[in-house]
Amino acid sequence: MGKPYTQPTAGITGHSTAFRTSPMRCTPLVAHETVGPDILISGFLQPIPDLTPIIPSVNETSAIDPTVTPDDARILFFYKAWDPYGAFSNFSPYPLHMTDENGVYLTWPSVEHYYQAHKFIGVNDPLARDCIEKIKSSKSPEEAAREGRKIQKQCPDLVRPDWETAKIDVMYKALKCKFSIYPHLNSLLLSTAGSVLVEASPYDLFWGGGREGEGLNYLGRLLMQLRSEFLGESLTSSESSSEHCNL
Ligand SMILES: Nc1c(N[C@@H]2O[C@H](COP(=O)(O)O)[C@@H](O)[C@H]2O)[nH]c(=O)[nH]c1=O
Repeated sequence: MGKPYTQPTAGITGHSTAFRTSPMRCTPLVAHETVGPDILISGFLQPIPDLTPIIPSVNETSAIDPTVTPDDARILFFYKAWDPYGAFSNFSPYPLHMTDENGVYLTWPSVEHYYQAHKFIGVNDPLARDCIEKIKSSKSPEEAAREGRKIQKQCPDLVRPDWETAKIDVMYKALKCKFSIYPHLNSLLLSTAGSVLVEASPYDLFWGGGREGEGLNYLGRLLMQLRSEFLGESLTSSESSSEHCNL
């Protein structure tokens, strides 16, 4: 059994966009100053999309799909690819075969490659296209993450302007593909029904749960959302899995 998990709230604390600077002008979207013991925040805070975790209960799960054996732990933490449930990590090496927005068939070595490259997709600049290729051909998810983060930091003008609002959808598409084309990953995800999934990243307070559950855990939330969708589909569909995704 894991420790009780407090659902993250969509507050200011830990939200990675709160102090984002505008890539073009490098002026802060949000300013903060310390006034005595308080922090005064002014400016426009981007709304956090509503993504309530959908956690089917053990009973619901068995009713929807009797073949699923729900895990008895209430919280399942995952982080490094080699840990138990490490297959849920974006750094686990499962290639994605997907068509892009122009219908071109592409293979990405991992979710992390896809996610990092999509920071620069749609930007009309040959440099952005080079960055995408560089990330796509990175030898490991770690290298892809390093590259993507480095370019984002050093050349913010190359990041697509809608990235902060688009990134959840980008991640959702990649995860949907990953858990659709690998039947054993789909089964693993379904086997956790009834448990809360948390990416145990101590540093990433957007995708991860943080050290004390203070992170927003968007990766865990997306996985739980997908799990519910797959459980629902398993009732209505007899379709076999495909080896690539048209998203
Ligand atoms: N699993 C895992 C990490 N977490 C992943 O990092 C990504 C967020 O990247 P960014 O938006 O650029 O900060 C996202 O895929 C999140 O799940 N980070 C790591 O350095 N090592 C790791 O093993």
